[in-house]
Amino acid sequence: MIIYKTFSFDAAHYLPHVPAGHKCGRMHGHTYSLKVFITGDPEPHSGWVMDYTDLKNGISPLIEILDHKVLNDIPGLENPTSEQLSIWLWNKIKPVFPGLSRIELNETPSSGVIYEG
Ligand SMILES: Nc1nc2c(c(=O)[nH]1)N=C([C@H](O)[C@H](O)COP(=O)(O)OP(=O)(O)OP(=O)(O)O)CN2
Ligand SMILES: [Zn+2]
Repeated sequence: MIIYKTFSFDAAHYLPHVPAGHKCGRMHGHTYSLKVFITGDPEPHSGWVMDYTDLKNGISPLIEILDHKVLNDIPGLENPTSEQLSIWLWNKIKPVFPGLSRIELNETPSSGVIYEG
């Protein structure tokens, strides 16, 4: 079974490696949406894979690192494409939640990445 929780954060970025004149080379912002998926079996007594609240409490410190920040300033996010940000998130989340099986990160309502490690 797969459970998930959705998070949101606002952040600014620019993409330093795009061709000259590309709109994403200029500083701009997004309201990112992050969905974190955990795979496991429901425990017989609790009936849940894990408590959504524990998932929220574990992920929230990461959201704090990103929220209302310039992503390029954060170590490891010097080239903050959605792809690189999803890898960065995966590497932070997986040690805390080994059941992590998927990340969905939306940069805009129509653009996003799915990462499964
Ligand atoms: N593969 C990727 N392509 C692009 C990324 C990325 O991270 N990975 N990022 C960008 C820019 O950050 C840009 O801000 C987002 O681009 P886009 O989806 O084109 O945004 P728009 O709001 O202009 O698109 P709409 O179609 O109007 O929603 C670019 N490419
Ligand atoms: Zn962007």
